[in-house]
Amino acid sequence: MNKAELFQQIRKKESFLCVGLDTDIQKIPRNLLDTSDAIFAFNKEIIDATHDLAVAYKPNLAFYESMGVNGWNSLEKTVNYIRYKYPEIFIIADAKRGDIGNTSALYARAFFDTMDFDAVTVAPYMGEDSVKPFFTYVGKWVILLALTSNKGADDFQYVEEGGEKLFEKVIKKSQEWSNEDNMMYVVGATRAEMLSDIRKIAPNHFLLVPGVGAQGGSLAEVARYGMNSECGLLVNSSRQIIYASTGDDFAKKAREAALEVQKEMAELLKKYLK
Ligand SMILES: O=c1ccn([C@@H]2O[C@H](COP(=O)(O)O)[C@@H](O)[C@H]2O)c(=O)[nH]1
Repeated sequence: MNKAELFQQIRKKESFLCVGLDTDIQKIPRNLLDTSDAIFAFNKEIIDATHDLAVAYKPNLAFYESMGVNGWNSLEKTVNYIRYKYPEIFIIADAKRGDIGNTSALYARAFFDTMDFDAVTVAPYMGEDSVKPFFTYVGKWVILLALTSNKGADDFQYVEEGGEKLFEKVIKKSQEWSNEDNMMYVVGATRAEMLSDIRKIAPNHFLLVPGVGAQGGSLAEVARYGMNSECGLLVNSSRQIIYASTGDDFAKKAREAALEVQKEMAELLKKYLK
């Protein structure tokens, strides 16, 4: 999916919501545990209940890898289900990969070829040769970790050298490797105060913004400081939506939670998109 197509979906759905599929076997309703693939059964119901309100889904790989081979199967079935049933939806592997070049090339193959993700999150710490292999897949996206939502972001990401913070260096340097047509940045919603500065150095890139909902980030602040003329934002919410209820009504409650976010997003798009 290209940038224009993504923006078209945002306009059509009046939403820039990414639903995080952080599916934890210990948190899903007990009755699903009788099915042959409880993780997939849960995801399928969540997806069916929210697909018209979201423009993206983001399975976080930890939740699947922790289940071994069964988790990988559930993940693959989830991706294939979205592709088949809702092909307009952008699918992000939140995998935070990156290694020496030949290894990164195989990570890229895993997510873009073996599995049909649109995008993968990549840690930029190992530099250019660790990121470049991900750019060789036409129509696929790299989402570089820039300024993360967790407290530990303070440990390294704000370290300054020559008047430049490390996360700013990541954003500037990576623009020598590729451009806004296949590269996004992760910026935590809990760091919304930095979005104006980030927009000065990356005015046109899409940003993947986790941290609203359970982590307490403000959607209104994110839109105020981070939205550009093509929206430029994919705001993720995982736990607040998928675990809105732990009972049999989980899909209905997830829809209600997603609808609340989508309605706010529709207002924000009206306010900031001319
Ligand atoms: O800086 C980051 C990068 C990634 N994440 C991931 O996003 C979701 C957030 O889940 P919530 O339940 O909505 O808090 C989760 O998969 C994180 O690993 C992030 O939170 N911050």
